Amino acid sequence: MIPSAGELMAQVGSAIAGLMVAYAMFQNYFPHELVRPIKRYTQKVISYFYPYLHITIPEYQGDGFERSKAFVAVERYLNANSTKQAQRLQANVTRDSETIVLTMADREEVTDEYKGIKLWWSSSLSTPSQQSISFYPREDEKRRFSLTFHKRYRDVIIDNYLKHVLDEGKAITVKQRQRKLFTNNKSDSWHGYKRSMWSHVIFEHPATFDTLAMDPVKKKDIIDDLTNFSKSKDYYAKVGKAWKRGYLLYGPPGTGKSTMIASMANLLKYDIYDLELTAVKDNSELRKLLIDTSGKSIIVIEDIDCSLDLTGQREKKKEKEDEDKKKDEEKDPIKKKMKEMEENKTSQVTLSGLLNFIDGLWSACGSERIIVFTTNYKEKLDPALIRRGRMDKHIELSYCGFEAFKALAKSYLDIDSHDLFDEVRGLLKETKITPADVAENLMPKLGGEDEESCLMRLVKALEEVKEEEKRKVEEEEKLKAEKLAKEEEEKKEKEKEKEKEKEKEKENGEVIKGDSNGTLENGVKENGVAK
Ligand SMILES: Nc1ncnc2c1ncn2[C@@H]1O[C@H](COP(=O)(O)OP(=O)(O)OP(=O)(O)O)[C@@H](O)[C@H]1O
Ligand SMILES: [Mg+2]
Repeated sequence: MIPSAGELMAQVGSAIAGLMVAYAMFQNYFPHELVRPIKRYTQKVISYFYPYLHITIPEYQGDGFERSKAFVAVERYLNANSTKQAQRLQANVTRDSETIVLTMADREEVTDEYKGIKLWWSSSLSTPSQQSISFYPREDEKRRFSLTFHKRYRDVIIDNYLKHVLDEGKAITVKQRQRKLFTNNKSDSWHGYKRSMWSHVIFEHPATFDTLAMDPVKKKDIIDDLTNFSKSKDYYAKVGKAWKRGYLLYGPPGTGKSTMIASMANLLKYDIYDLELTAVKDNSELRKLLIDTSGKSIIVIEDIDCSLDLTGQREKKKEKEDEDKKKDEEKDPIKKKMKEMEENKTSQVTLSGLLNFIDGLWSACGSERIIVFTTNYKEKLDPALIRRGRMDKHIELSYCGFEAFKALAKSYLDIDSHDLFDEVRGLLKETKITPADVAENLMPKLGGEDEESCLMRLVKALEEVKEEEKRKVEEEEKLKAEKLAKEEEEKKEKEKEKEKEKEKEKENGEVIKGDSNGTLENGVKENGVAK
């Protein structure tokens, strides 16, 4: 409980009581002009003897539109630590988590203890004036928390305890908040309000690093890298680097690139901004989108090799559409106009715009962000885009190896070993199969298949892939041999031609030689000149 009047009075002693009596007497017997200075002086004396300090944390800060982060952190901290003591609670739906948070009701008090120091937290609500009209529900409720503690602990509380409360509160917020998956809207649907640049759904992807099948050493390296990044705020500040990190995930389709992004978000409890570059009009729009992202987030651009060549893609698409619709458009003026508008919308995002997005000056506003690019063809990307510093870590996700298979068998069938494992190991060495295909074969069919049947299906699939690969190799070799034979044939043909030409030249040479020897008749016949 907040120190009661009795408790306080006992400590402050009769000094305050005396002062109060004296103050009352002054009000009655002293001239009015003297009452105010005496009142001020009395308050000073009272505060000198009053042994407690109060710190207030209001719900809204600045212009009153933004909820104070300190207030939210304290709310979460008290909710987790002290609210159980409170007898009256209030349920709030917070904007960031969209979940219910219970907090102390107005004028409720709870105690806390820090390093043996007793502290009192109370909550209060200020009611707005009756006349005020507001469109914002929050304007009607201005809540605040007050912290009370003994003056002698001032330094410990201000330097250590408050930081402890804020850190714990923030950690609880991160843990509890429902994460979001954002996607960028086309600029013509913004409605002039910046919040609608991104729209979101609750991010509920179940993938984790536990279920991600890949080489365990590589996996541990990535987990360590991510964890290290999330804890390196001070380090990044010390070395003068913006607190962000770039990952390039590359590999064939179905090897787990998107799954890894979901695992990253679940590991770090970050939001995901899935940026569709083809919907971004130009570089300045790209910058606006970046500014509108929050910290603790992963910004993803999937299939970056396809996204970059925007104009090329669109032109190709347009060409096809043009062919199909040309006649219609010529006749219909509305369709013609729509086509013109579509052409004007062509994305103008350039490589340099994207480079600026990643590490230009604007990229430093906001912090704790991971940028992930995925591609099926790393070699197609401009080296400037993926150089270290921009894409700090290049991760290859490849075909399924035995270790990855074991991880899949564990999560899909809950087994660590089986007689068929050796056969699978042998087949995996000889074939290229994606984890997506392995997973598909391992999944028990409806009705409850046992692990043996699932593994057998996988073995069969692997054998088929092996056969298919063998057939392909044979076909390729056959084609190669045919090509070689054809080339050999052509070569021989050419040589024959050459031989013939040589013989011809030889014959000609003999004739000319004969001419120079005076055989006039032959020379005239052959050259057809002296007629
Ligand atoms: N390494 C993996 N571990 C666990 N599951 C995987 C893995 N790779 C693929 N899968 C499974 O296969 C499905 C497809 O994988 P995912 O979408 O992550 O592939 P991708 O590499 O992003 O492919 P694309 O290049 O086509 O986008 C996933 O839903 C997942 O269940
Ligand atoms: Mg993908």
